[in-house]
Amino acid sequence: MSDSQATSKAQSVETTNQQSAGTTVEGETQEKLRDEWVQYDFDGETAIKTQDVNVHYGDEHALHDISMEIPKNSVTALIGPSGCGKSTFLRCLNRMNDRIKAASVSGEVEFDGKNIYDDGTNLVELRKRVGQVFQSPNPFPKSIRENISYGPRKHGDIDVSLLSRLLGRDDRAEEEELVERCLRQAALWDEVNDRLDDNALGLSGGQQQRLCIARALATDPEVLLMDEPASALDPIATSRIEDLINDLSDDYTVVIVTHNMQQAARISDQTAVFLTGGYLVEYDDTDKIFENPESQRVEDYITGKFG
Ligand SMILES: Nc1ncnc2c1ncn2[C@@H]1O[C@H](COP(=O)(O)OP(=O)(O)OP(=O)(O)O)[C@@H](O)[C@H]1O
Repeated sequence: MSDSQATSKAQSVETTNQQSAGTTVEGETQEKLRDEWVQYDFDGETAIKTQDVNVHYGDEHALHDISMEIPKNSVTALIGPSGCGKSTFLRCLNRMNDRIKAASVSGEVEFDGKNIYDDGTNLVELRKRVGQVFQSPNPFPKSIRENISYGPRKHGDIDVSLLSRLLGRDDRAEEEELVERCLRQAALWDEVNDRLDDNALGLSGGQQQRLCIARALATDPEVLLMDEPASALDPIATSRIEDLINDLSDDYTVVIVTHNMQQAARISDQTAVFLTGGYLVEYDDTDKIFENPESQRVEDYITGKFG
């Protein structure tokens, strides 16, 4: 540990001791320490950069000044106790909070050189490039094939309409290629290639979740946001999803919310720790966060003293 790290750590212990003793902690010191602890230096390119993101739900201030850079083609885990704002932050990254009436967002989220909160952002295009996988598998009640091709068909990237078929210029071959590629990427092809026309709801929970990942890949995203994608799955299905996330990070930027700290430690390259009240408290290489965090509160959280 460097001298400055040791000093920071000692200061944080003092801060926590003061808090537990009930004395007022000088906000400025806390802010300064947090600013240092969330500064994450990494090699390589940035996929998404947030600057002073704040979210309110009505009167509730759910996220405070979140500024972080998410490295490209890697896995970033967001961890923290229930209600600290992890899902809220994830939803900021492709403007899914826009769908929540009570939510208001300020600050900037830079993706591909532009603030996605600028007027005129094409939300359909944004969400194609920054895809999302939800907590519970939610395939469409359609065939496995249609689950993959639905998005590209809807966006007009694939035309399999009756008219184009009659005119002999439909994209059926492209559709077949797309379905196979996405199912292979999601490590599902071998299990379903002989029943692509079966209803997706007949698949197991783990298979359904891999299908949802395949569906998210079909629009050719650069970033995949995952909100506890394995929390509804058994250990074997979870382990397959974790392996898959690992493989995907060669080509995609993955940002994952997880309650499972072992999972974050296993699959992520960097970890951001949010704590109660909607603050980002520390952000660093995953090994550093789990082995030697700067913040005493983060250490307490990771070692199970609260949360
Ligand atoms: N749609 C919503 N409307 C109103 N308040 C909300 C909404 N979604 C979240 N909140 C509030 O925002 C705060 C952060 O919630 P959020 O779901 O982002 O936390 P979280 O860390 O993801 O929690 P969990 O781990 O339990 O999923 C909470 O106090 C929550 O009640």
